[in-house]
Amino acid sequence: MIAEPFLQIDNVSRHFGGLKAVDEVSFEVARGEIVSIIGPNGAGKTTLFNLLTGQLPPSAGTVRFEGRDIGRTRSNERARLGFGRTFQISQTLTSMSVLENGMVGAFMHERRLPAAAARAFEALERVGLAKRATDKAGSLTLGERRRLEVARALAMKPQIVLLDEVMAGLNQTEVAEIIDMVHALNATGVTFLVIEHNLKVVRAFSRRVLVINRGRVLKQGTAEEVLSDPAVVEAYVGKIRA
Ligand SMILES: Nc1ncnc2c1ncn2[C@@H]1O[C@H](COP(=O)(O)OP(=O)(O)OP(=O)(O)O)[C@@H](O)[C@H]1O
Repeated sequence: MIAEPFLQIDNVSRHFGGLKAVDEVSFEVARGEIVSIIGPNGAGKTTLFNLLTGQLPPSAGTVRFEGRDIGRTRSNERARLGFGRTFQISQTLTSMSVLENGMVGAFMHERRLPAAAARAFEALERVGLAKRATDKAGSLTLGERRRLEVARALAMKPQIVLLDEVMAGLNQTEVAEIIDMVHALNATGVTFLVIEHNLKVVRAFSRRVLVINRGRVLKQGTAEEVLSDPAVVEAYVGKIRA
């Protein structure tokens, strides 16, 4: 029996005027995977996320989710289908409580207040923030805020969560906590697609890594294969060392 296709990206492009921010990108994500995307600044990673979540329409190509072409559906419809995401720039609403932040995600599926609160609380438990539910989100540490953003995505009951540089600015302890959290969530069936600059994290997360450079897929493979490729080192790792 052929495994059910999960997320399939075929020759997807997005142009801004003459700039090919994403240029004929193709790859697949299987259900249950954690796939990392690496690449230099400006390579097109966030634009690719925006194409997957429907924040941007593609200039060309197809995005299929569970066999269905979703390339032209809007972002709220994709959220309903099962796409959750976090953003590179924190979207935490600091004057609201931690629980209320979670409820922003829960309202995607649930209009009744008590049910949305229950769903948000369950998501907070899954990221280890239930004890902080009534605190103002502005009182959280950066690491806790990142976990709250994941909780908000989880409250939408996603099948796949896209993490955009969730480790940026975190200390080693916080990074380790988020690695454990992602592995625990993955064990419960959540698929992850992760933009990540920290190569230790990439190694910890992913069996499969996609390298994007100048809008194109430079290489895909295991972390070992990808990170030992001279072309990848030239395009990416060298720039980090520099
Ligand atoms: N809305 C837009 N209009 C015009 N150009 C854009 C737009 N969004 C992104 N770009 C350009 O597209 C290219 C890819 O940007 P993108 O943010 O996707 O890169 P990235 O790999 O996520 O980079 P970083 O690691 O710095 O976040 C860049 O040259 C960027 O300036």
